[in-house]
Amino acid sequence: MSAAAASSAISVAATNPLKTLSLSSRSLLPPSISLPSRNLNTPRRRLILVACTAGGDGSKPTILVAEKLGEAGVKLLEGFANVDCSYNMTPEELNTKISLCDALIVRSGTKVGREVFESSRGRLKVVGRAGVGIDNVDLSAATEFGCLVVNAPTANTIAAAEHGIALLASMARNVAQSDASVKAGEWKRNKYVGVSLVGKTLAVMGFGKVGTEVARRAKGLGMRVIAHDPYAPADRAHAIGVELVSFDEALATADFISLHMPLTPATSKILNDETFAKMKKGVRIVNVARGGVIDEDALVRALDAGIVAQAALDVFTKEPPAKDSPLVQHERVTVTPHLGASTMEAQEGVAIEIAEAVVGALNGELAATAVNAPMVSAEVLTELKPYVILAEKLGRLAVQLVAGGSGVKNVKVSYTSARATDDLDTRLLRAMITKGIIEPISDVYVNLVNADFTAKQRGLRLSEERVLLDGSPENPLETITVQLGNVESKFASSLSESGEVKVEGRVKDGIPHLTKVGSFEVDVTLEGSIILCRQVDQPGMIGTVGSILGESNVNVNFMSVGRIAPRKQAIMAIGVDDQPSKETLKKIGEIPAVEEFVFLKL
Ligand SMILES: NC(=O)c1ccc[n+]([C@@H]2O[C@H](COP(=O)([O-])OP(=O)(O)OC[C@H]3O[C@@H](n4cnc5c(N)ncnc54)[C@H](O)[C@@H]3O)[C@@H](O)[C@H]2O)c1
Ligand SMILES: O=C(O)[C@H](O)COP(=O)(O)O
Repeated sequence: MSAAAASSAISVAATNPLKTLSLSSRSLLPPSISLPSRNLNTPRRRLILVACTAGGDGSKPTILVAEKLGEAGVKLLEGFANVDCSYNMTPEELNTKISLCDALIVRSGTKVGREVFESSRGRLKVVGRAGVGIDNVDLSAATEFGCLVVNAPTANTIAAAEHGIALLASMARNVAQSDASVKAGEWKRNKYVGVSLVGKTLAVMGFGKVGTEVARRAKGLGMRVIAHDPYAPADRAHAIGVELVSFDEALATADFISLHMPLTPATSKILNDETFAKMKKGVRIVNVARGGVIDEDALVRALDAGIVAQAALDVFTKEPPAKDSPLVQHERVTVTPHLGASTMEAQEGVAIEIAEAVVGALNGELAATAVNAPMVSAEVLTELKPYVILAEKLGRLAVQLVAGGSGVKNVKVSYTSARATDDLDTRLLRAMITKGIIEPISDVYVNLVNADFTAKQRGLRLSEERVLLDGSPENPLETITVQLGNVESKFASSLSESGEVKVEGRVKDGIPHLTKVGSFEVDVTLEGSIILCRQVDQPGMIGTVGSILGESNVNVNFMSVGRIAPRKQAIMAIGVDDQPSKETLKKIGEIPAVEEFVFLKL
């Protein structure tokens, strides 16, 4: 539909609540999961994990370990399987061996691409990543080939935090540079005068597992620690004497910046020319997260311009980086070859964590650290599919509306349905809402297997409520509402009267729609991306916004206006196929009647 042809659609909620039932937030997943079908007389269908029991013919499974794994982990594997530890294989050697293996264990140095799954010809059932990041594993190929991917997300946290602190201190005192100088026969005491850490402000960017441990340690060194993490609970920060601040405040006040956020579309090159320009002159930067969060060329410019005094980097956009990389070769840059997790202790911990996960998965058990999707019975999935998509997209929308507050912690989900409570299992929906909320803000992969575990780990409390409706139980659900409590919003109109970020959706003709934002009723398909605008309700607004988007060749797929009363305030929801440029969004914001707006990716 063209923007000009879009017409205002004011939707009316069609709910008729009879009874409200509260479902308590459930515990971690039970050992076997079932979803009831509509007819209670039909047998319950089991959810089957992608991985299935290996060596079903009585033979031992074979596990290929492609990178150095701690001894304790190898021993654990040997008690269960034939273990082939072949380090430093070429891609061709890996592809050849893999057809004889049921499981593969790697760290970050082995690329597990599509060709590995193709070469395995269906035998490979589990890939274990002995560490956190799974950037080196092609997850969609793994899922397509029915291979479960598991990781070890917690055992190297302390090691990474300690490496961050090691880089911070050695950078401040020029340890690496002066070491090289003495070994080259020099003795330049004046050249390598450092800076002190005590009393300096450290900004921890990303207050998750590693960031929190870095903050604790930096406090012990007498630093003032602030943190930026829009999704972290303020009380967790306060408990260790850390103040959560905005991104700009962190940049403007920090003497040292330490990066601990995941690499996501939102954090990619988050340190760039524009953000370096906002920093205090002489700032020092540490990165033990992922190389891609820094625009490396911009960092070289900022070093040369004297904005950044020094940097200490463990991770790079491309690993290993080019030998002649101007960043690596820069005199004021200290580098290590992705050593964050490389302590004896962490590697033993990671090895045990991954060995247990791989053995469990080969035994057909549910893996709490599974990172790709499990299989669900086709019948149940077919019926729930549009609701599953709706659930994830509502979670994604809600979290993108958050601008701070006391962190994303309390999530309330309401389902309205004419189906009896025991005829609708909401576990898959809840998992998808959790996935929608967590994935845009982390590098954690959430699915039915690990959703409750991941939510609990992150301190996310999700409560569910069922509202029973009159009428025919033909559809499994009428509406899903997601509310995030105790948060501030980028788009004030998305707040309900009681102050929660609130979005509601329903499935129409098999397609998920957004039907309510805060207390405004709208109607827009949840496809592509969405622009939400609050404006003074007046003629011509749809045309004005439509033409700005049209001029920029942005295709509008849906537009809808919800308003309080004619000529007062209205919310316009515009579904767009393409991402509008910054300039286009700026033009929309400059329309005099537009009071606030936000662009959200689905
Ligand atoms: N160098 C190494 O060897 C090594 C070792 C372990 C972890 N890591 C990396 O360190 C990073 C952190 O790991 P973790 O285990 O602490 O992860 P985590 O998920 O526990 O923490 C990440 C935090 O970043 C926050 N965040 C997300 N988007 C943000 C944004 N735009 N701005 C600010 N904060 C944001 C999240 O809310 C979360 O609190 C990851 O990238 C991980 O891959 C590297
Ligand atoms: O993602 C991780 O766990 C760290 O970056 C460590 O990677 P490594 O196991 O290759 O050291």
